[in-house]
Amino acid sequence: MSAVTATAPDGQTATAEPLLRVTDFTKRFGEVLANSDVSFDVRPGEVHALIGENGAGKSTLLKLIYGMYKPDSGELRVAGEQVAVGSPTQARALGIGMVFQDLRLVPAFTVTENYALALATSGITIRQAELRRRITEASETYGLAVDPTALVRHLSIGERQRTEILKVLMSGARIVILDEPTSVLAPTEVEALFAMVNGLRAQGLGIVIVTHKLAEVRAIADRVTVLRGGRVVLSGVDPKPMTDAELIEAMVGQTVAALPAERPTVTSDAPPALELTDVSALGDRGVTALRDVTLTVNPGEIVGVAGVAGSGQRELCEVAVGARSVSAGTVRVNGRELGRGGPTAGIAAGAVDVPEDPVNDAVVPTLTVLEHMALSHLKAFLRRIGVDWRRAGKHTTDINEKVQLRMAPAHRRVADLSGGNIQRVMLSRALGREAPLVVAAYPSRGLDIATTRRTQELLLARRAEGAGLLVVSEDLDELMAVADRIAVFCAGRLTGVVAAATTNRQELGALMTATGPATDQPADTTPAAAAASGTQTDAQTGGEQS
Ligand SMILES: Nc1ncnc2c1ncn2[C@@H]1O[C@H](COP(=O)(O)OP(=O)(O)OP(=O)(O)O)[C@@H](O)[C@H]1O
Repeated sequence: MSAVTATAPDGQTATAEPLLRVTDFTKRFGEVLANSDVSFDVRPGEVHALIGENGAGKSTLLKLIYGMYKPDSGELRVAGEQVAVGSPTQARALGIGMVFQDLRLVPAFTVTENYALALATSGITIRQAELRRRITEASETYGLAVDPTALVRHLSIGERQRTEILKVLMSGARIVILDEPTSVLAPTEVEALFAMVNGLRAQGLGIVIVTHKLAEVRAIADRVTVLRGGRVVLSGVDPKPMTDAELIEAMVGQTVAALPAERPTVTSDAPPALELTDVSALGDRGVTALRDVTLTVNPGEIVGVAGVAGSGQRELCEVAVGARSVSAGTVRVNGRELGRGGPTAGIAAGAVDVPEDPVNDAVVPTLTVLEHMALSHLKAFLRRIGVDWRRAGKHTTDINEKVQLRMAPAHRRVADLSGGNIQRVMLSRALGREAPLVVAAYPSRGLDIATTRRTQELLLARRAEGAGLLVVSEDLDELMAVADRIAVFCAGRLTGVVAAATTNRQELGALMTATGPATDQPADTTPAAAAASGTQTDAQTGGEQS
């Protein structure tokens, strides 16, 4: 191999003998050519981004590298040596570590127990006390706050991801593969992750990162490879001089139109789609996760929800659809109080949702796309003895045609689909119906750029039809683009409700980190504070559209 050299970002000269080099990987699943002659390499001290539409073949390539699939043809070299990676255990032994999109931790175990389990699968046994000490030490070295004694089921998604990354680092990885690591993180957590990735790069590790966000590619990647339809269309180029339009065109094969700027006012006699009055609720750990929240979503309105991860967004969404009971206050959907009726009351009142964590909260592992679609609307398809699958099938086809999110075929098991394709099922199910209330947690999570745009169009279309939508997103630009108002949460309190058209990142950031006073009235919603900052409280707008 030629001894080309490259300059690492820290100014050191790194030899370009790649840590990892893939040559002409081809992998077919039945009819689908998931990877076709894919070549890809990772040098020491670089971050190489892998981008492409949903289904482009990114995960397949990563799984081939990590030994989860065997290539039909092609070659893999690690530090110049040709290797056949037959399993993830072998990959780890070769210094390849992978952090999956759907984090592989056992919720019922503590962090230390999970690490012990991972080590045991590699044939290593370490006493728990010693392991705890090592986790604490590594957590300090890498600047990743991980509590070794915490039960994983008590951790937020962001905390779980951090736990996984540290686990991979502790197993001695030299090549770290991050499969859409930012899709679950709040902006501040993304910054923290990137700071850590920069640290790893400076230590000479090779990082592969899959993302759908072009700003992230530009912020973190030294090189980018674009896959389309299983083929490499751009190979290891510097993303910095490229425009978004150029990268999008490479990924999609065409340009993607911007969202229409106009938001016509929708008039409706219907009751508020969602009315939360003085709502408090406990989180999974039994502590108050939502405190005295009063918020209205009107028909024909999109209310965005912003906040640092774990600020009560999950509980807010669950309370709004009846999936979590309140400890105080009332929840009304489309004028009907949910009381203690649970999710059944939410559905009956007209609420549909896109859950925060579809894999854990909504996917039944053995069921197909069709069965998931039918489940959400089961009453409509029930016959005397069983389900009318023909009607359910027609309903699924109709929704597919209406929403045009290119859902996977109806017979596919949802659990086998990629994250982006599972999200399409969740979105089609929620946005394909004429429900008066849509509660969508991170609707564009895991979606490619064209599908994200289509999803945003669908949210606006439901708004135009008179639905009220509560949309949680960690992407402030997305919230400012689609929402009428943005409700900001900090530590379970509503710290302000602002008009999306006139707010900015600074104002939202300040509200996201505002420490609310220990009173029922959130600080930033007092009339004086609102007047000073141009912030409108929900009370001030009277739930009216701004
Ligand atoms: N185990 C499998 N069985 C059958 N088909 C598969 C399997 N894994 C992937 N595919 C198909 O291979 C193609 C590439 O999928 P892959 O998951 O690699 O795409 P991706 O770029 O990672 O997508 P996403 O952005 O949605 O994660 C898709 O058409 C997918 O449906």
